[in-house]
Amino acid sequence: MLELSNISYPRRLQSVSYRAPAGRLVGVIGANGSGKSTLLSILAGGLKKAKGAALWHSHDLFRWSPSEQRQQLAYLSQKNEFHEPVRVSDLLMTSQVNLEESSQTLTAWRERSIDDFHLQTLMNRSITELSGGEQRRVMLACVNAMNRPLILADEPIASLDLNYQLLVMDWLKAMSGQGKLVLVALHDLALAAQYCDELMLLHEGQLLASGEPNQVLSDTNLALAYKVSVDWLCNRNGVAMLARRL
Ligand SMILES: Nc1ncnc2c1ncn2[C@@H]1O[C@H](COP(=O)(O)OP(=O)(O)OP(=O)(O)O)[C@@H](O)[C@H]1O
Repeated sequence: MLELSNISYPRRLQSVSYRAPAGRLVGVIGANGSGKSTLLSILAGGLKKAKGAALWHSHDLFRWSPSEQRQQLAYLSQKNEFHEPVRVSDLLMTSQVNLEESSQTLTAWRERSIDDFHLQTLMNRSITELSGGEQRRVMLACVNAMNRPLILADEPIASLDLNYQLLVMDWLKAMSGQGKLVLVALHDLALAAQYCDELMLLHEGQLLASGEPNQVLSDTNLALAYKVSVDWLCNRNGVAMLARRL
């Protein structure tokens, strides 16, 4: 169980409270600048001026040592920032540093990640020479190779083609199905509606609405948060939306 109480950050996030049990896929949605990355970064320990309380299975996230954090949490930041020409295979190894697992287990997790994200042909390439979407797949494979119970993914599909967007959403769903709690920031509201168990809708740094997608994605909330009106198209293959600006 993740329990957030009055999470705030000066001028960026105001008093966000939320509870989510393990085994859920929670979409964090909202317009540009609404606070999605700020919230995920706070939970990942990246913004130390944050106030409030964040408990993961009753342990205080804000007091975790780096080593405690490593055992619990995998974080995918919004941006790929690579300046050194590191080999993809080395990046995957580095993602597992200080995990308290046997080397056999870690090897199995890396091999599975290479398969899951189709990295076979990229393993000996330098990360700085890959396309934005290829870099993203490598970062996602690193998160997968860590295999932690809490996953924070900030816009994992933003730079991916349609096939890989669906692959990543399927993967996130599978992770929650394995009992992990996944918080994922998304701009694609149709995929959010289709895949997520719950949504947190942020608006101007505040939690405007939360709960099941069909409740959160109401006409009123979408008009306020995104200034759009939406027609939903749903069939057994998925969800699509037609949006127009108000
Ligand atoms: N490094 C920073 N210094 C100061 N303000 C920041 C910084 N990063 C973000 N902000 C501000 O904090 C607010 C929330 O930003 P945040 O990045 O969390 O939004 P977001 O919902 O993730 O947006 P987007 O969809 O554009 O990625 C915005 O008003 C933004 O301008």
